[in-house]
Amino acid sequence: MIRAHGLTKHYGGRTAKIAVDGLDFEVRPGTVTGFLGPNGAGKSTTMRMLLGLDAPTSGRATVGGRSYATHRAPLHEVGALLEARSVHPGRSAFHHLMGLAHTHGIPRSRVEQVLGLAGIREVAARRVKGFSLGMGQRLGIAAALLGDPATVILDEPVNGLDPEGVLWIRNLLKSLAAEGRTVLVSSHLMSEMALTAEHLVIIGRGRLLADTTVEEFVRSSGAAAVKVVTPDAAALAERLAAPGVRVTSETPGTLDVHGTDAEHIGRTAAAHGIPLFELTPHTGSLEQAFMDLTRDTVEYQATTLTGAAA
Ligand SMILES: Nc1ncnc2c1ncn2[C@@H]1O[C@H](COP(=O)(O)OP(=O)(O)OP(=O)(O)O)[C@@H](O)[C@H]1O
Repeated sequence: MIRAHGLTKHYGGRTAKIAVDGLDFEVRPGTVTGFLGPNGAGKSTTMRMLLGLDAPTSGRATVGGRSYATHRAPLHEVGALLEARSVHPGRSAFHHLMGLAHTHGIPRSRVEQVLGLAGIREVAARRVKGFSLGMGQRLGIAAALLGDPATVILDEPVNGLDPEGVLWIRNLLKSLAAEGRTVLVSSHLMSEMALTAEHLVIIGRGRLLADTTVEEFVRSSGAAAVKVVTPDAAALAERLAAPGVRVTSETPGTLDVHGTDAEHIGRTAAAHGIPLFELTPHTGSLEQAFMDLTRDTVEYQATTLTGAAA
């Protein structure tokens, strides 16, 4: 279990910055929790505080009921992969892992096991400086799993991985959660998160925006809609008008209805003798729901070429 209580981080200096602003959340064992937010939202800073690498300005973070620094054998409690590579480039993957293993009395057999688990056994003797981004990620994940930890915290683990690697991470995270571990993973790849995570913690400008299941988040986001094809589009739109219902139309004779379900639309159409040629519910995508939620908190926004010229 991971807990953040009023977790806050200010960076000082002349351009004082509130990176994390009073975060309260829990990450429970047994499911993969996705940690999402736009660039600069404070995800890495939060993860660094969970791992005792940054001190909170105020508030508290605990993993397994204690702050990271008070764990006597942290590799057994928490396995972490952060974005920055912290491996000596001249060392081989094997020696890097053996070095870590020695600090916790972990046997060589476990090092060999995690090399296999991460799919880098063949390159274990090679120096890390020759590693591709994907191989580096795999080594980082091998290191995170070395101590067979109850909690796993991974910052952008699919970065640099090829499709086979992405699938591997997806299955790995799910199986770690199924074993009863607490798994917190950040990613910008919404389609991947939708397939991997069951629960979400979403932040924007350092604040909590959502703490919910993926299913509930997508369902309640308004991204879901029902497509309706009818020759009496205007009449049906009028009949459907109600608080919370939004009807849009991009093509004549076709409506996209948000805020109500296919059954209500079908019954309304029948009650008014409006023929329907098609009635198709579409669940929204996590990507759309995420963009709708975080639109106002995005710090780094690109302008289009025409927008920039205007
Ligand atoms: N050492 C630091 N000194 C000053 N400001 C910092 C420092 N580290 C992070 N920040 C700022 O704090 C905010 C949060 O950064 P953080 O890296 O935690 O966000 P993030 O959600 O991980 O972003 P990304 O998705 O781009 O990795 C950003 O505005 C960042 O510029």
